[in-house]
Amino acid sequence: MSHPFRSGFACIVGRPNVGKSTLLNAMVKTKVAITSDRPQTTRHVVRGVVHRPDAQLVVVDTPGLHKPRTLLGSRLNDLARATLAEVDVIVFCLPADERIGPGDRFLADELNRIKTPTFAVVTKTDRVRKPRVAEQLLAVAELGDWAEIVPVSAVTDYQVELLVDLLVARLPEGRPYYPEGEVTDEPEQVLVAELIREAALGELRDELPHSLAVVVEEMAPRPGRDDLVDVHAVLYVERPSQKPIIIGAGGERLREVGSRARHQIEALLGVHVYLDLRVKVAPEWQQDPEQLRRLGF
Ligand SMILES: Nc1nc2c(ncn2[C@@H]2O[C@H](COP(=O)(O)OP(=O)(O)OP(=O)(O)O)[C@@H](O)[C@H]2O)c(=O)[nH]1
Repeated sequence: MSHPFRSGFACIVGRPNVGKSTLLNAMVKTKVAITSDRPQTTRHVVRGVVHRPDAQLVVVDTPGLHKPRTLLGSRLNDLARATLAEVDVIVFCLPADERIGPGDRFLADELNRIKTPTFAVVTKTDRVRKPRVAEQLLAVAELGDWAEIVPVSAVTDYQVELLVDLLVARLPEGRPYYPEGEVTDEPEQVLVAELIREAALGELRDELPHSLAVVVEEMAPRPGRDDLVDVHAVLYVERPSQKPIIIGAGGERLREVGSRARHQIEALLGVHVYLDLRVKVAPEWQQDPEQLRRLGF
């Protein structure tokens, strides 16, 4: 008997920095969501598409649900909740290498109130020894009522395929949403902006925590060349005092950011890239609805 084709949506949630984006990339097997070791990197709802002969799973990477401190924070929460109500299955990530804390409990309570079947996924199992994984699985089981509990490592690819199998089993019968070979429906410019933001965050370490937004203003092939794309982007900081930090002495730091980002963008687009970066001040942009709209939040 042949199995019906299944298609549907899964949503990844969890505290910041628990490995959501890395897991998404491992499931889709391509870099579609950016990752970094600092919390709250993800601002856009990035969809990755897992194509299989028997199913298509569209994975949505939500920004972390958390206690809102700014207007931006509360928009992220609304975005996350709306997404959770609409998907077929939820993936709740908890890292194996950290004790369960108040942030996890807050989320577990929220998720247990939502009807969508929810998998508790213990991430980063490669970082700890087996007994610790077992201990975490027990603690997670006590946190709530889960459809499945699955330990994984996105870095060593441990049980990522099993997780996809279990998720697919929860999808309704249906036709694929995306053509084969398409891994994300994020506009290319948004992915490019995210790669620039990732490069900047990696370069700046702890000096500019959350107050950085990137907008790609123009992206087009160089006239007469099919192997070169010009990208013009603006990095928005919140305060004038943050401008020199990001530019660095003699523009050294911005050049480093540009070079890192350019390599990533070239890998994404498969062509040479000329990257022009400028830094502007968007005062208090995290609190201003007008600015948030302009920047696409
Ligand atoms: N060793 C190990 N490290 C991992 C694994 N998954 C993620 N990490 C690391 O954990 C850090 C956070 O991973 P992300 O995927 O950015 O986490 P996130 O939950 O998407 O973070 P936000 O976007 O801030 O919500 C990164 O430094 C990853 O390299 C894993 O399976 N094993």
